[in-house]
Amino acid sequence: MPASDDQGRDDDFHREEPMNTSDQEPVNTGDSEATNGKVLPFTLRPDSASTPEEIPVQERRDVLDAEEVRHPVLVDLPVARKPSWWESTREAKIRPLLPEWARSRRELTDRVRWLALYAGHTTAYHALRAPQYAGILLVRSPRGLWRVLVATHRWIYDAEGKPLRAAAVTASEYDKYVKLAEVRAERIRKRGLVAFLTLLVAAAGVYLLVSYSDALAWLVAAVAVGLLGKVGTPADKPVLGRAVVTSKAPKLTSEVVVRALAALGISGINQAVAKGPGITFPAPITRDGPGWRAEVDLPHGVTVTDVMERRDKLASGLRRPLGCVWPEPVSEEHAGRLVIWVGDQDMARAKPATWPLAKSGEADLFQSVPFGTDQRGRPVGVDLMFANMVIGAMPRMGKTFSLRVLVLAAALDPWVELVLWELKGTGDLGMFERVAHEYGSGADDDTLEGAMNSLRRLYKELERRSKTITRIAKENRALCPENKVTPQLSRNRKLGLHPIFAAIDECQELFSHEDYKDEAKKLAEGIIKRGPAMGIILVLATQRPDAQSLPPGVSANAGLRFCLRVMGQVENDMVLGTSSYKNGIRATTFGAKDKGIGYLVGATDDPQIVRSYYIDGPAAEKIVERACALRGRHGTITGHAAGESLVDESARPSYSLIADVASVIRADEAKIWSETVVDRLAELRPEVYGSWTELDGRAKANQLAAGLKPFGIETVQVYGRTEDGKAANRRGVERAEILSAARSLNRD
Ligand SMILES: Nc1ncnc2c1ncn2[C@@H]1O[C@H](COP(=O)(O)OP(=O)(O)OP(=O)(O)O)[C@@H](O)[C@H]1O
Repeated sequence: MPASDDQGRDDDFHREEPMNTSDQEPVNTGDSEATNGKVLPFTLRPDSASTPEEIPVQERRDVLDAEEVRHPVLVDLPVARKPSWWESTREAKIRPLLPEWARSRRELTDRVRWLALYAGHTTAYHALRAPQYAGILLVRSPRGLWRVLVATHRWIYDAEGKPLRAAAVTASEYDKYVKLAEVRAERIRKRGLVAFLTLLVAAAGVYLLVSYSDALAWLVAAVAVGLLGKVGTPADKPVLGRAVVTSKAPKLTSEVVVRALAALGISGINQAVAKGPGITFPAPITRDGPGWRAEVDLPHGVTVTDVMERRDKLASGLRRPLGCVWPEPVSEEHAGRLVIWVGDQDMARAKPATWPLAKSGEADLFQSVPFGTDQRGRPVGVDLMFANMVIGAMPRMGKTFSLRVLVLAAALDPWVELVLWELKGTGDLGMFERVAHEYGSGADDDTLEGAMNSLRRLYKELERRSKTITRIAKENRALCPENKVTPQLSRNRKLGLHPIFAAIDECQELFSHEDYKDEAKKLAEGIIKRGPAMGIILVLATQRPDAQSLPPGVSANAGLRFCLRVMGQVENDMVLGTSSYKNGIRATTFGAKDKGIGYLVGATDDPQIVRSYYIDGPAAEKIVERACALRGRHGTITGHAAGESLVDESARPSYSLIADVASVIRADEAKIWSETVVDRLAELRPEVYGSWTELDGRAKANQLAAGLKPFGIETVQVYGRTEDGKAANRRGVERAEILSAARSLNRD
C-alpha cells in the first residue's frame, strides 16, 4: 500500500491512539507499513478537522478503495453503561416460590403416595424380621456386656493417661511421673465414686421397675439385652437389613460435564476450553427428578444443536448409558444455552408410569389428555381438540400402543364420536368396537373402501359444520366468538357439532393404494386443514413415513407429531417436520429397546422426548368397559357400537355410478376419456361427484377406474383430441361396455 500524501505533514497524526481515549478522535494517515496490516483505531484524515460525516461520500469511498486510510466504524459505546438497579431487577427472571414438584398436584400426590408406601414397606419388612433381630441382639449381648465392663474399667483407672506415665518412666522424669500418678489417684477416687453412685441408682431403678410388674421386668431385660447387643455388634455387620436397595447414580459435576463436552470433537468448544473457562454454568448443577440437571452456556458460536446431534458421544463422555443422557435447548434463552439432564436410570428401563385415567375418571378432549411421561417421569399431555396428529415409527416400536392411549382418552369423553380404522388387520384396536361409531380392521378391499367412505363422510361433514358454525356466529356471536366449535356448542346434540375423533392406523394402505391414493390424499388434506376448527380430529399412524405413505400435504399440516424410532433423516423430517433432523431433533438416535419412546412435537413450544403410557390389551379392555358404561349413561353409543350396519340400507343412494356414467355418455361417443366423464358426472350430481373435479386428469381417470372396478369394467386407452385440437391418448371407457353393465344391473 502506498504511503499517504499526508504523511509527514503532522507527525502527531501518525500515532496509533487507543480508541475512545479523548473527546476528539485521533487522526492517522494509515501508513500500511506502520500499521503492519493491523486494523487501526477510528481515524480521521489529517488534512481537515472535519468529522467523518463531513467528508464527501465519494471521497471517503475513494480513500477506502485505495486502502490508504482505514476507517473502522465506531460501534461500541465509549463507556459501558451499567443498567440501573430498577432496569436489571425488572428484567430479572422471577424464580418460583415452590419447586416444580410441589406446584403440580399430581406430582405432589405421587410423592406423598410413594412416601407412604416406602414407610409402610420398611416398617413391614423390619417387623417381619423382628424375631431374627432379637436373636442376633441376644447372641451379641455378652460381648456388649464385656465391652461395657472393659470400657468402664479403663475409664475409672485412667487408661488414657497410661502412655504418658510410661513415657515419664522411660525418660526417667521422676517429677513428671509423680504428678501424673497423683492425677491418676485423684481421678480413680472421683470416677470410682461416680461409677458406684451410678450403679447404685441404676440398680435401685431396676429393682423398683422389676418389682412393679413382670411386664416391666421383661421390658427392662429386653432393653438391656438390646442395648448390650447393639454395643456388642461389629461395625461391619449391622443388625438391620436393608428394606430398599438403591443403586446410586454417580454425581454430575461441572468437571465431568466440561470433560464430556470437550470430547465431542467440536472445535469451538475445544478452543474455548484450551484458552480458559470457555464453558460456563449459569446455574448450579442440581438434582431434578430422578436425575441431575446441568445448565450450560456453550462457547460463542457453538449451538445446542451441535451437541444434540452428538448425543451418543456425550453419553460416552459422561460415562452413562445413552438412554440416560438428554441434552435439550432452552428456547427462551440464546442458542448456546444447553440443559443436560442425566437420568439415574435408562429411560427405556424405568418402570412405566400408570396412565392417570386407568382406574377411574373421564376425559375431556377440550382439555389436555394424558399421553405419556418425559425423561424425568413428569406427565405429558396433548391437546387433541383443534389439532391433528401424525404418528410414525419403524414396525414394532410402539406406534399402535401410543395411538391406543389417545383413543382410550377419546373413548372416555362420552361426547366424542370415534371413527377407527386399523388397516393392518391384527385387531389391535378391536376392544373399541363397543364404543366406536365406525370401526374396521383389515387390509382387504372392503375395509379400505369402508375407511374411504369414512373420509368421504368426514369431508362432507366439514361442509355441513362450517355452514352451521357460520349461521350460529351470525345469529349469536357470543356463542361462537372464534368461528370454531366450543365445548358448549359441542354438547348441543341438535347442532351435531360434537367432536369426532378419527384414527387410521397403518394409513399407508390408503395413501399408497393404486385406486384410492389420490382421493384419500385430497380428503385427508381437506380434513386435516379444515377439521380442527370444526371439531374433527384426524390421527394418522404409519410404519412407513415416506412421501407415498404420508403425503406431504397431509404431514405438513398436522399440529401434533409423535415420532418413535425411525431409520433415516427423510422419515424423521416427514413425521416431525422439515429441518427437524438438521435442528438436532432426531428420532434416529433411539435404539431398538426404546419402545414407546419418541419425540413429541406440537404439544409444547419445544419438542419433547416422551414415553407413551404403557397400556396392554387386558388393561385397555377394562378401560373401554368403563367408557362403554359412561357412554351408555349419556346415550352416546351409536353407529357400529349400537349394532347399526355401516351401510345404512335406508340411506343407500338411489343413484348408481354405472347408471350415471351411462347417462352422461352420448350415443355418438363409442369411447370417451375418463376425465370428461368425471366432469360430466360432477355436473349431473355435484353433491356426490363434486369433489372428483378437484383432481387432476390422471387422478380423475384413476378415480373413475376405481369406481367402475366393482362392475367388472376396466378402463382402456382412448385416442382423442383436446379442446384446443391437440391429439392425445388417455384412459377412457367404452360406451357399449358401460351400457351392458348398466343393463345387467337393472335386471338384478
Ligand atoms: N410405552 C411403551 N412402553 C413399553 N413398551 C412399549 C410401549 N409401547 C409399546 N411397547 C412395546 O412395543 C411393542 C410393539 O408395540 P406396537 O404394537 O404398538 O408397535 P407398532 O409400531 O404398532 O408395530 P407394527 O408396526 O407392527 O404395528 C409392544 O408389544 C409393547 O410391548
